[in-house]
Amino acid sequence: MTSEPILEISNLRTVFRVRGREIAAVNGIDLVIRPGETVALVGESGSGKSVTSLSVMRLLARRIGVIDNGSIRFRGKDGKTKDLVTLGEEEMRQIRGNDIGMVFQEPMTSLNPVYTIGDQISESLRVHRRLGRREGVEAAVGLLDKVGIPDARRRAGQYPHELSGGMRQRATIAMALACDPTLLIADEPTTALDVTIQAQILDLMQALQRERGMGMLFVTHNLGVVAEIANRVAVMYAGRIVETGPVAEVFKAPRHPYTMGLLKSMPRLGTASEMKRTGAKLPAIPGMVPSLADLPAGCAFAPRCAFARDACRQAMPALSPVNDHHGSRCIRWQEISA
Ligand SMILES: Nc1ncnc2c1ncn2[C@@H]1O[C@H](COP(=O)(O)OP(=O)(O)OP(=O)(O)O)[C@@H](O)[C@H]1O
Ligand code: NI
Repeated sequence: MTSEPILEISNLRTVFRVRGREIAAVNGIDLVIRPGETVALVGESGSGKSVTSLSVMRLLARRIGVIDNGSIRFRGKDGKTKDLVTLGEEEMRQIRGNDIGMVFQEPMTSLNPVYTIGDQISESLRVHRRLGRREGVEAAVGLLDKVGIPDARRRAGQYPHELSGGMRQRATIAMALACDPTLLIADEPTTALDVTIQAQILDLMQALQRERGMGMLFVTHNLGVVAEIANRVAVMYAGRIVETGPVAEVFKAPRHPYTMGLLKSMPRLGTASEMKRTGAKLPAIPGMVPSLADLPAGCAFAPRCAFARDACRQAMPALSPVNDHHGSRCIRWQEISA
């Protein structure tokens, strides 16, 4: 792909001040998303996935969380590229919901319980696209229909609590897409839904993304979801990207012991019932995720890593190029094969 990136994160560092101490939840990450491309961020809980997406949207809790280094170059609908790190809050408000759509795990974080679904979508269209009231409502009904909500006109007149979880998530997707964003950020959008609904929502997001050529940053801890939806994957551990590359390649031939461990602990299709029958457990990665306030010297994964050598405990390995589009932060990547 040669098209210019929609999003280009360089050396991003986001810190939290907790009880007078500074911890880096995101510690120097690089990430590029091009039009029509889905990049998945994966990693165990606390690895910095959500902080990365919140940094892009500049929705970090004021004063506690701050971006303290790097740049986030974003190309909006006007074709201009801006650094979101230094953008003023007013301009940022224009970008959120207009140039960047957002979908979160819990639809109620994006929906307001006291307004009807239709009013909320049309409100966003009126603010960002200057549509009149009637046009806004018509467009909202069209969008609800588009995201597969049956009887869209009647649903538009309902309040969020009158919809099921899956329907509510469809409504937030409609809202996120209302202004035709160039980038969609989805943070665990299907995690709260049951498996059948989850598959439907993923299909929907994929279809809409293809149709509109948006870039998508998809945060999940579910590697099955990554395989389903993403072109490229970035594996995070303790605030850093430890491996990145095309999904098919990384899943087939991981070059970082952490990625390998994640893949081994992943339930595969059909194995769940088999495991139930045999009583077998998934192999989890031994050891615990380190506390960010107390990271070991060198590679943060070394204490849990079967491949670790003394050198790993001395300096943080750089991202080695496995090839042009695949990188691993492991000094022994050449010896690693799943
Ligand atoms: N509001 C906050 N105050 C202090 N520290 C925070 C705050 N939010 C996040 N952190 C720190 O940032 C780290 C990364 O959090 P983040 O939410 O990005 O993890 P995640 O990868 O999204 O995990 P999960 O899979 O559980 O959603 C946390 O482990 C925590 O140390
Ligand atoms: Ni998260």
